[in-house]
Amino acid sequence: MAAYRSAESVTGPAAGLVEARRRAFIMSVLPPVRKDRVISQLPKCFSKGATLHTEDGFNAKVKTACQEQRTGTVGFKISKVIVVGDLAVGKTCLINRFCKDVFDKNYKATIGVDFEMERFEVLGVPFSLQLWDTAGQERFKCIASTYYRGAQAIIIVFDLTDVASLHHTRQWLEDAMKENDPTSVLLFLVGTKKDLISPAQYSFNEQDAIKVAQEMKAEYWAVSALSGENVREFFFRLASLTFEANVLAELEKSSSRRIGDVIKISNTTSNLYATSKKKQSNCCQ
Ligand SMILES: Nc1nc2c(ncn2[C@@H]2O[C@H](COP(=O)(O)OP(=O)(O)OP(=O)(O)O)[C@@H](O)[C@H]2O)c(=O)[nH]1
Ligand SMILES: [Mg+2]
Repeated sequence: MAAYRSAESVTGPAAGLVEARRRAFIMSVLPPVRKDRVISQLPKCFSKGATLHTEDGFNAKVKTACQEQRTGTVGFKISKVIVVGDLAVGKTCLINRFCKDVFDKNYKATIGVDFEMERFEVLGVPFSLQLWDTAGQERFKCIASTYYRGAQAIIIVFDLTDVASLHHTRQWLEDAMKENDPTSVLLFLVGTKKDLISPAQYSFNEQDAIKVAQEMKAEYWAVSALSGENVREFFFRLASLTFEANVLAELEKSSSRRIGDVIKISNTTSNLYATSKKKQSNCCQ
């Protein structure tokens, strides 16, 4: 108990001040959250048959933690999202439509990687995403793959008008997963260029896409960067689910830290005794 009290006094007010300064610094460096990036409800999925997250709202524990401002470091972290898929499927256009609200009809291959920062406010808590746009061209793949590590979400993109690009998504996922933790990363399978196919053709292709998404345990979306259809909805959903996962991880970490502290104190006491006894006996040998 004495050890616990002394640890508390070291990490108490002084540490609180350091943390407050650190947070104030981060807030001053990061751009403010735009009014149109505020999320107060969990956005709906694209298709109930192709998502692992079927709940209608945010997790109750997450909502309470946000209300009580118990989200720990979530508001100061930047979550990494990587975007992978064949060349020219529309990865850059998708990101540019959301982040800059622009669309370029001319193809300019991404060389290596590029990234965009997006700031949100979810349930009153600031939340930042770093969107890593990777190159689909084979010759840049080895550069791009060095940026795969540490992703909290992976967006695997294919072109709705090109069946081969859907089949290649399995390989893209496999490569991205080599560098990431399959138990914690969120997956999204996104079909682009929805504006280029007829509703009948789309319905036909969708069945295949949903099958692949289910196999991958990914959430499926169909979007158009040209018209903007579903682009904002998709990124809001991704930001919300990533935020929710972060808060849940933070809550788990803080509760296990509390349990861990108690165990550590009793362990330390008994270990000290055991160690000194052992030393004594060694000494006498
Ligand atoms: N009609 C239509 N064209 C699109 C859409 N999205 C992308 N394109 C076009 O598809 C081509 C490739 O788009 P990019 O976004 O550069 O493709 P990418 O996946 O980033 O390609 P890499 O960087 O080489 O991997 C461009 O000519 C875009 O204008 C879309 O939603 N609709
Ligand atoms: Mg690109």
